[in-house]
Amino acid sequence: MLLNETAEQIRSMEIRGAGRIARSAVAALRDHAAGLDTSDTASFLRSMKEAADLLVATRPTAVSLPNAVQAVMRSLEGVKGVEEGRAAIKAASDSFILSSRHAVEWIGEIGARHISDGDVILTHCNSEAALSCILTAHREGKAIEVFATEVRPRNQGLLTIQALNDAGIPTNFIVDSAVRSYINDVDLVITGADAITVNGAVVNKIGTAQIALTAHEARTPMLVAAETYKFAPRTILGERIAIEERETAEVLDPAIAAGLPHVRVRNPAFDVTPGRYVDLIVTEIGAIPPAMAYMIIRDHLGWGIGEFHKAFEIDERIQE
Ligand SMILES: O=P(O)(O)OC[C@H]1O[C@H](OP(=O)(O)O)[C@H](O)[C@@H]1O
Repeated sequence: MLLNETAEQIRSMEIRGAGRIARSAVAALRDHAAGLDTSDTASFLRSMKEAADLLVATRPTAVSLPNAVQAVMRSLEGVKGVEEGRAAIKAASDSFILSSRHAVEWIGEIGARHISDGDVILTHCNSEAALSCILTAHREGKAIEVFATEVRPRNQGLLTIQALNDAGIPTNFIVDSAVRSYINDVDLVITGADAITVNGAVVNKIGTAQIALTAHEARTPMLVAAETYKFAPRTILGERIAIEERETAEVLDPAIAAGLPHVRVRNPAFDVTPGRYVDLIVTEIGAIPPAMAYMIIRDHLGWGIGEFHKAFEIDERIQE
């Protein structure tokens, strides 16, 4: 697919969900590299960098996007010609897409072990990783029931209930504000994540933090299903995850809003759940407590404090 088309589809949320966004972005980079009409290495590299920047700028919160784009762009380090560059990008993109799909399957396997026969599960938004846990438990023959929220304003809950219905899982569809009313009927909350910080805070669809607090108060365990590429290395340096504020027209009809000059409509797409309200983060390499987020960033993603010093040349500046 054309680069600009993919970028627009991510921006408009035609392509959405942190994992899908990451896979589509690297596929777009691969196709862009394949189609670039140049034999000049410098202009090839420049155009790839522009493409990477365009894709990363489409949505600010899901860290899977810059992590995936960086992983693929890193394959260009040291390439000596355009054909070598195209081949490197293709290999890195294909490998990312494959491992991303495997990760979702592994998360399903591991997450399903935390689901018991007879469990009632509550999920919020539409997460491939969270659904993988639920669908795997169902395939294993566990009799489960699900509460799925509506997810205003974009109603991603409709996608979730479609998938659950297709699988034949008994499902209750509720408005977002009904979570407190049903939490005592729920055994386990499972959501996805768009980003996870070094201190184990989970950035996910708006409403997740309220659900986590409600679950905590009711002593209902909360699981977050997330691939390791949703952990945000730069939060080690104190970089904050930007919370995307989307168009207010998603919340209130502009014609109505125009008649309410004293009303400011707000539309943050995500919120932050502190790690202390999360029991486990299920990744493809195992289920970890949120307090172990730094180990994923350091040992699995390879971003120790030292790497940042190298990457940002902090060492040099310190010596000056
Ligand atoms: O990667 P998977 O697990 O599919 O989704 C992770 C998260 O991405 C989605 O964001 P949006 O709907 O793109 O704003 C939701 O917040 C969901 O929980």
